[in-house]
Formats: sequence, C-alpha cells, structure tokens
Amino acid sequence: MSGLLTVEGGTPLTGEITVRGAKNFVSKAMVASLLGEGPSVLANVPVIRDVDVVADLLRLHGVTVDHDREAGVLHLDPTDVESAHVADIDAYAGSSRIPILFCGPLLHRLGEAFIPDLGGCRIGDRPIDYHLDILRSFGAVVDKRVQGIHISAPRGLRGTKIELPYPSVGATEQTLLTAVRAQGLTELRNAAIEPEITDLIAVLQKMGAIISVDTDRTIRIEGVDRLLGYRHTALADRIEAGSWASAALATHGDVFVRGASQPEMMTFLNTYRKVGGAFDVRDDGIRFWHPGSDLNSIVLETDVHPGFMTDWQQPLVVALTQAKGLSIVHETVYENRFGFTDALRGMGATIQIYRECLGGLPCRFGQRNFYHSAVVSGPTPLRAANIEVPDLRGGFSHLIAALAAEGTSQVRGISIINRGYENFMGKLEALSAKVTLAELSTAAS
Ligand SMILES: CC(=O)N[C@H]1[C@@H](OP(=O)(O)OP(=O)(O)OC[C@H]2O[C@@H](n3ccc(=O)[nH]c3=O)[C@H](O)[C@@H]2O)O[C@H](CO)[C@@H](O)[C@@H]1O
Ligand SMILES: C=C(OP(=O)(O)O)C(=O)O
Repeated sequence: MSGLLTVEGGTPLTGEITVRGAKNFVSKAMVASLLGEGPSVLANVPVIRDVDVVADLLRLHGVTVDHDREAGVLHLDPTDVESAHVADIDAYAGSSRIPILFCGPLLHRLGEAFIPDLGGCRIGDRPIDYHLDILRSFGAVVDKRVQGIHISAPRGLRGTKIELPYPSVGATEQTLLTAVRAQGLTELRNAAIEPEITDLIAVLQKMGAIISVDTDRTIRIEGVDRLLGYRHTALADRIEAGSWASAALATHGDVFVRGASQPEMMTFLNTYRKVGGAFDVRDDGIRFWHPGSDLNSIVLETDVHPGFMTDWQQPLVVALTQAKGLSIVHETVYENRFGFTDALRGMGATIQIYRECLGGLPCRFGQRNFYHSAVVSGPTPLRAANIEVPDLRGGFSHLIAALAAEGTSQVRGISIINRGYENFMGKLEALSAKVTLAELSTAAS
C-alpha cells in the first residue's frame, strides 16, 4: 500500500481491533522451517510486508510456501532446497534484517550461503559483527563482498562457546538456528531472552532440538543430526498491541486489542498504569483506555527483556507529550532512536534530546555523540502537519500524533508502516479514525 494519507485529528480512537502473530517471531520461525526434513505449518501469521519478504526469500531457496492470508496459516515445505537454483539474491538488499538468519540453516543444508545487504529500521548503525563472529566461531568462513556476504563451512559446523558483548536478539537467534544442527554442545552466555526468542526455542524443540535456558541467561544447545517439520501457533505481537494502547492514550480513546497477551506485556502494562492509562486484561485480549484524568509524567528506560522494550518507546513518547510534567526517556538499546521527535516538535510537542544518560544507570551510549535521552514536557496540544514516515515505529508514532492533533495532517510513505502493522488502514477505520488514502504513483509516494 502506498499513497498520501489524510488524517483529520482530534477524534478519540474507539472500538476493537485484532492483533495476530508477532513480526519479530513469525519471520524467524519461517527461517527455522529450512532446518526441517519435512514440511512445517505456522498459524496466526499476520499479513505484513516482512512476512512476504521472507516468504519470497524462502521460495528463492526452493522452499514451497503456501500462505493462506485470511486464515493466517503458512505451509512451508523445504524438501527441494538442495536442488534450487538461487538467482538474484541482491534484489533483496535492504528488504529486512532477516536474511542474516538464513546463514546457519543454509550452511547445514548446502554448505554455503549468499546474504544480501540488510534492511530494517534506520535507528542506529545496526552492525552485524556479533553475527559474523558467531558464525566464525562455529567454523564458518566469512567473505564480505562489495554487495552482501558469502559464507561457507568447508569442514561443517561445530558447537562452540560464545559470550555476547550485549544480549542481542538477532545474535541469540543466529546462535540458536546454527547450533541446533552443529556437531556437539554450544553454550551461549549473556543471551537475549525476549518472548519471541522463547517461542523460537519452542519451535526448535518441536522440530527435535535440545535447548535449555538457565536463569542467568545462558542457553545450552546440544546439536542433533536431524530436525523435522513443526506445527506452531505464533505468539501475539506485543509491539503492535502496545502501539494501539499508546494510540488509545494519546487520543483519549478506548481500544480493545483482541489477541493481546498479558504475560509478554507485563512491563508495558506497569508503565501504562504509571502514566495513568487504564487497562483490563480479558481472556481474549486487553482493553486499553484513557480514564479522563491527567496523565502522569514518568522516568522510563528501554532495555532488553524483561525491561521496557525499545520498540514500545516511540509510540509511548507521543502519549507522554500529553502527560503533566517532565518525562525522561533513556533509550539504551539503540543509539539513534529519537530522530522521530523532530516531527513531533514540529507538531507542537516540547521534547529535548540529550547525549547524556538521563534517568537510570549509565549505558554504553553515554559520553559519546549519541542523542539517546529525551525529556518530554507536557501536556502540549498537538497541531496538524505534513509528515514523511521515517521508519516503522517512528511512522506509527507520527500517525498517532496526527490522530491526536487538531486539524488535518498529510502523511507520506505509509507503506513502511505495513512492514509491521497488519491492515492498519482497516484498523484505523474500525476505530472510527477520520483517515482517507489517496493513491499516488509509486514515484511520488
Ligand atoms: C526483526 C527483529 O526481531 N527486530 C528486533 C530485534 O532487532 P535486532 O535483532 O536487529 O536487534 P539486536 O537485539 O540485535 O540489537 C540490539 C543492540 O545490539 C547491537 N548489535 C547487534 C548485533 C550485532 O552484531 N552488533 C551489535 O552491536 C545493535 O546495534 C543494537 O544496539 O531486536 C530489537 C531489540 O529488541 C528490536 O528493536 C527489533 O524490533
Ligand atoms: C526495529 C524494528 O524492526 P527491524 O529490526 O525489523 O528493523 C521494529 O520492529 O521496531
């Protein structure tokens, strides 16, 4: 979907929407299917661009992918991977961050892998040094090319000991997807333990893997000779649920998010309550609403799980512009995730960004040239603006701001939002938002 979105703001979002499986899990479970000797079935799959990109990449590698978009079910059959002729992998350059996770499965199956340059949100440098070090430590040979990377494993992959410098989600998944079929034992210290990773471990266990997770965030994997296909239902997208919750708060709305799940959102819910948002956890989802009283300013630090997730930060900042007093937000996961606040300032928000670590403990970005702390002063009325979507969460945040603002805003580049939010136009309409989409030629959108 592309085009110019016109948003007439000032109307509370009210009604019900449904979230399906997590973008940050579904794409990885799709990659895991490459490790199986037989077909896999994944349910609760959302229709988002990242799923389509990974489906195309899998097809390119010989996997038969059948996606029932309405039912949300993917059938993935990797039987023909060995005989596939992989052409034009560079066409996928910049499409998402997932291709780097193809390395382990392809090395096991084919002995080599070509990985295009990665995409994903531009919220920091996002290097892949941990990934490449991990692959080398398993015995792979990494050859960086002008475009992309070539990886081979002439002597196979052997279990290894790894300690991550930082609990990276992607690097933890890289280790899991490589270790499950490597020879012998792998020990990963300082691993990330996000719920999406736990669900990936569940998938791998269903396939036949042997993986244990200790309380000190050490993961141990005993390599096995063969893995089978899996059947699994994806966990709900806690980032999308949190985004709609923030939208309800910023617009004085009331939104029931069907499918939202409490256990993965505990930290978000605590923060939501501190800000003054109301919620009601039900068996089939969570209702989020603005209770009518003043919202409270807070001190917030993003962190790895079980901390407050960085992807919740941008939508919540919009709600904080409507809270009374000074809120402090310390972004400790990415060095450059406050670029989206420029547009919010243009809409009337009072937000200052700082290089210093404000709020809690010093982080690895302190005393360097990274504007990774923000002070939000509120409440400030927001006014309409013309906006260009910068990235996935930043774009959704701008959309929330436009919905909360008085007047008519115009938003360009909304196709980026489709990367992680399923049918967001339909959901906005279901919540009585006054939005219209005018199709533009691709060049203009
Ligand atoms: C597709 C997907 O699942 N994306 C999520 C995943 O991204 P992703 O897996 O890319 O994020 P990481 O957890 O790896 O990144 C965390 C930090 O580690 C750094 N780092 C990472 C790898 C590396 O080789 N070197 C390095 O320095 C990054 O620059 C960043 O500062 O986890 C992030 C943190 O929860 C989320 O914001 C993203 O939505
Ligand atoms: C940063 C994000 O995603 P990605 O890693 O796919 O860029 C996100 O989902 O907010």
